[in-house]
Amino acid sequence: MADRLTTPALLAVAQHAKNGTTSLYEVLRDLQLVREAVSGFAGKMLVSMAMTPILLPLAFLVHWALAVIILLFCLAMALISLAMMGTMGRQRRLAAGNAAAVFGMTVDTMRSGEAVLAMGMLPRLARRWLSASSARAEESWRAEEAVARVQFLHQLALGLFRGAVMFAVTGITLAGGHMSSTFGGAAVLIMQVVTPFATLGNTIETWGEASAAWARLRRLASNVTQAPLQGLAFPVTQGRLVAERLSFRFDTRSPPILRNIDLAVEPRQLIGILGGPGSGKTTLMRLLLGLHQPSAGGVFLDGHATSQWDRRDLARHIGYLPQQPQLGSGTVAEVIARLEEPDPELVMDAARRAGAHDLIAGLPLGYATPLGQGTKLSLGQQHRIAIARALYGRPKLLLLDELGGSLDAEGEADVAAMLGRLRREGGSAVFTTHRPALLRMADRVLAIRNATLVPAGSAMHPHSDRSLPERRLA
Ligand SMILES: Nc1ncnc2c1ncn2[C@@H]1O[C@H](COP(=O)(O)OP(=O)(O)OP(=O)(O)O)[C@@H](O)[C@H]1O
Repeated sequence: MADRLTTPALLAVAQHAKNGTTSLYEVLRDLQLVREAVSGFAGKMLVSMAMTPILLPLAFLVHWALAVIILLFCLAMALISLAMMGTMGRQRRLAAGNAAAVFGMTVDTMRSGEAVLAMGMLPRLARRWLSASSARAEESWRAEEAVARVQFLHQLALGLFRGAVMFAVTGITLAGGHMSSTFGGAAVLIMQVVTPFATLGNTIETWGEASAAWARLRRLASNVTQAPLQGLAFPVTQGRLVAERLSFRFDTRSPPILRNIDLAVEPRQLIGILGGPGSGKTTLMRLLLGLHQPSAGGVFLDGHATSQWDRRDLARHIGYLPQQPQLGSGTVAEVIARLEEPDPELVMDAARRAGAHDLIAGLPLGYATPLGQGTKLSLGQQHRIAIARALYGRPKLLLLDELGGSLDAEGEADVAAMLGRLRREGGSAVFTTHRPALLRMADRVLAIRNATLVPAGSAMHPHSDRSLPERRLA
């Protein structure tokens, strides 16, 4: 189950990450809930409950009085356990509500902290805060008391049950009934019958949460338009990338994001892509990269569909700069080497080409500086390291989303030099950017308009993209 769910769920998170609609934390928690329900306590209780029809007749065989005691206690324990589930649920909801209210108040206070101090509102605010939290505290206290009462009842009933079984066994023996080792063993075994009923509420709750988590994961996994991670490795001779009648929509009910896109990227060609917010630039990049399965048409690198390609192998040929280059954790060298064992020469080569070497040399431990552990990099620094990661191993083709997004003039010049060098060495690139200086490097500039790819500044929108030099248009 974990195998079947984990990969599609993580793929879905990666796919939706840009929109922030699905958080990895929630997905991992859902996976954990399902795993715990199946392999943990709740799973065991389900199996134990399934044993009841076998154990009860056994009890009848031993003595009818034992069977009656068991039946009565199973019923009583199930009722107490359900009551416990109710009171504990109420107490948890109250506690969560309190935490949210106090947290919300804190956040609001922090937001207007300056005004609170400047206008002498602090003592009043503190009074309001205290009275709100003490009113809530009283309610919480009552809920906790209710929980404690039911818990006590639960323990008492369990104790009574054990006592009653022992009492019955002894009584039956003294009354001259048959007492043997089998009989004693059966009595102990029978005590187990009541356990799943004593934890019924807990089991129901766990399974309820797990089945909701399962449904969420299934929904998420069915939403994946992402290509599989494992595929075939094809030879790359020229590095010619072609998109043919490429269309894409996220689901069948929504309109297409891209329609009938035709694009050929020859070696030594740089192609700039423009488009307004939400026009589909990132989606196009992801399609070219084979991360999304096209709804129609296809993307081919030297004649082979990128969506069928083995991801690790394809990554040797295509370097990718995502729009938000979150670098994750690992040393700078590991991050540039895409979390593989870093080859120092290749790492430094990529960093130099990306114009990131000097900034890395200035970090406390240079290339060994751990990222994501207190080392705070500026957006521009992250951008340069992410470009170095894309350049690692000198791939033939670069797909660069929002190139130069957070760079200063010097960084922009470095990136322009990198593009020039790539072209001279026979490589090619497709990039989206809002930087005129980088667009001027492009051999062709195209724009996404109404889900189609048209030459930038074409007749459809004669007033747009005026900053582009004439010779680049169309
Ligand atoms: N996972 C997704 N599910 C559904 N719709 C999505 C998803 N990702 C993007 N979209 C939608 O697809 C459209 C194109 O998004 P995309 O990110 O490709 O645009 P963009 O041109 O890169 O935008 P920007 O320049 O603002 O980053 C947007 O309307 C966006 O809301």
